[in-house]
Amino acid sequence: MMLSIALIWGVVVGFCCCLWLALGIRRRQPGEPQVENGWIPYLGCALQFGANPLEFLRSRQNKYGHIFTCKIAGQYIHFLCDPFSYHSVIRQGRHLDWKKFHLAASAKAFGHDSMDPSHGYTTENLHQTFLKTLQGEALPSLIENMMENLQNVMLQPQPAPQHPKEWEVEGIFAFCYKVMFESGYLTLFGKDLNVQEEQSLARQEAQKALVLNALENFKEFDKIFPALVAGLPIHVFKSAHSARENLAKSMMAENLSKRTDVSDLITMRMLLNDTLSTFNDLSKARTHVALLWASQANTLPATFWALFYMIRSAEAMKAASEEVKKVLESTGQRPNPQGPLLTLTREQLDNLPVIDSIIKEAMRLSSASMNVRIAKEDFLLHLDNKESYRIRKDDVIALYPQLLHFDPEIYEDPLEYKHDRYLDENGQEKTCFYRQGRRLRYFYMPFGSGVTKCPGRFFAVHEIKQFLFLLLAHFDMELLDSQVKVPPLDQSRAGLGILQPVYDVDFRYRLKAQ
Ligand code: HEM
Repeated sequence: MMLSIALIWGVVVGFCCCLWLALGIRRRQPGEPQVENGWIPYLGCALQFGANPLEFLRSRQNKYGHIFTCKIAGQYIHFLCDPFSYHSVIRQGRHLDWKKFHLAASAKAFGHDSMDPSHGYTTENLHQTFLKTLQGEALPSLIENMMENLQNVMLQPQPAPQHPKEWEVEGIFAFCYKVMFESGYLTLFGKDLNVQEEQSLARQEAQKALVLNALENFKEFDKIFPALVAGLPIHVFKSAHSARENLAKSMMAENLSKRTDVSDLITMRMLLNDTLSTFNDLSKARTHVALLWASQANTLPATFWALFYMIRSAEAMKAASEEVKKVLESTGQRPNPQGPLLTLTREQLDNLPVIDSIIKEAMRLSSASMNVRIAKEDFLLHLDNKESYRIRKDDVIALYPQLLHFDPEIYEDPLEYKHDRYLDENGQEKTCFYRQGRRLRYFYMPFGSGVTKCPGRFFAVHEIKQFLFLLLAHFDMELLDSQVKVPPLDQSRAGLGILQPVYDVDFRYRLKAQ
């Protein structure tokens, strides 16, 4: 009898444990942030969060305060919403791991072997590679090549002298995508050697076809990127899978070695793949696809928003055109599609405060990145208001800077585009922003934060500046519908960076009369 009661009791306890595990519900322990488990087993709050992350987080912030925990797709995420406490996560190197999440997400999405040295496939310090090849001394040659590529792409086919072209109508996103993808691709991955040697029209066309092919494959793959990050296997998406593999094949060493003007980034990564890793050839090529994605996926929509908002605002167009004119006059250059290419040094690019503010404001309005760290052990997280919270090992801590970018206490009328928002009273870059009378250290974060801050951010801003500068120098442009509404942000990519517009907006452009 005793044995059977114990058996029944054991079965009941076992069943409850299984149910608990299946539902995966967490009980808040003393000292931990408030928890929201959601109602759906495993998914938790994922659907509500996914529908509109900003609204979801704002409502929880109002309910729980500076920090709270949500279960999202099986993972407990602590959202820290107080910008004055951001530094406790950004500077918290000892207890928080920043590599694990990033490297695992990259391997999952791009299909390469793990780049985490602790897994034994490579000893490369990727972070160092990025800093060495995208910043400092590596930057001027990237900028120079980009400037040349942008002009070659934008100004082809060359019109007859003295005959400005007719108006050309196109979607702004389609235009930015085409011009920036091709120019950025050539800048990182170089040009076909034969085009340099022969300069024949046929070779140039073959090169163009190759890049356009890469663009189509990129677009197809990028469409399903959010699903891959959410954990779905790529095999579910047949055409995106083959698009990714086509890109990888085009980036095998045997193909890249036939190219010239390959960037330091790709050259060094090829060398380190060969000397420090045990990756096979396809895995090596897939690491280059990951870099193509990192270099384009945010830049393309950011360029769209910068151009769209600039054309839509008469004051922004006027101020930016004057800035361009001033630089051209002071450097003695005259835009002429048949003449020598325009040049801009790094210093000149750094000294375009109006265009800089135009880009920053566009990114403030369209960025929705999520900064993620994983707890290496149980520890106490100290907030700015002197409160402390217990964090469990393996939990995720996330910052969601869109909360900051749309905070009316930091940015007056946060939904409004103000092209000069980042200019001070002297027309120079504004760096002082306040909340409740206190100066903020973190007020603009489309490039992430701390050690995971985008290593390509300087190049990214420079290339968008070059793009706007060249458009303003060479083209007249206007919206087809001057009253057009701002297209909504595509929320399916929330958390991944700059959001795309849900639909494109048409503009028209033509070469300026000489
Ligand atoms: C407007 C354009 C861009 C935006 C908004 C952007 C934003 C970001 C963000 C938010 C991250 C993740 C940071 C984090 O997790 O905290 C990131 C990572 C990265 N970005 Fe960018 N990025 C842009 C352009 C570029 C360009 C042009 C390149 C290279 C040419 C680049 C290279 C990278 C790389 C390599 C990483 C991964 C860094 C690592 O894991 O250590 N990005 N970027």
